[in-house]
Amino acid sequence: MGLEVRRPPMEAWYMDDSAEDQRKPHHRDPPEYVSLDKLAELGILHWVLDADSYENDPELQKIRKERGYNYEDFIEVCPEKLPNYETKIKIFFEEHIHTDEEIRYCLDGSGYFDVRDPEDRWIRIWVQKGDMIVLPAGCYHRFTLDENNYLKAMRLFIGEPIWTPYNRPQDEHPVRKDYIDHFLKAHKMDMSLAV
Ligand SMILES: CSCCC(=O)/C(O)=C/O
Ligand SMILES: [Fe+2]
Repeated sequence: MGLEVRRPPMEAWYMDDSAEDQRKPHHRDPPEYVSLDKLAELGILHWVLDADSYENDPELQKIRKERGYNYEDFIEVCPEKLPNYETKIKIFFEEHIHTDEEIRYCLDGSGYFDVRDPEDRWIRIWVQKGDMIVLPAGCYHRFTLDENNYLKAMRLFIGEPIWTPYNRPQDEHPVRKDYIDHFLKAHKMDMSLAV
């Protein structure tokens, strides 16, 4: 059997502070990449799957069974396919949390999920065809298309979906407090010990 050829792992990097078009990469100079391990410390999960066989993919079925993702629908983010596109794209790019995981499987196109690190810096995660990503409940984030201007995703959920975004500040929201306790407190304690 030949060697399996998979594309490089999903990329993430620290963003610059420029106010340029949100769809540009916004790399720092020089670029500062963020590892998948670092994202895992923030509770962010990721898989690379075969998007062309999503309808009958045992790997996807296994993840869904193990994590209880029994709901699915599809979203195409582009002016022609997304109703109220201009409004929606603004809502997606407002920094927010959800009360549940945000689970997106990119079936085509690409886009950026931005998340905050423990020091409140933006990390930009570039999601492309085949990437499945889970942002934990209570994690501040936002979404934008990149310069390709198109993304098709499967949205997954446990039970009846709740898409409500709670815009920042949500520091007193119980779900935000739980996220800090689970993922950020340990990091902050490590940092204070390191001084
Ligand atoms: C790529 S799906 C649209 C974005 C979205 O649903 C969301 O909640 C962004 O944070
Ligand atoms: Fe969101």
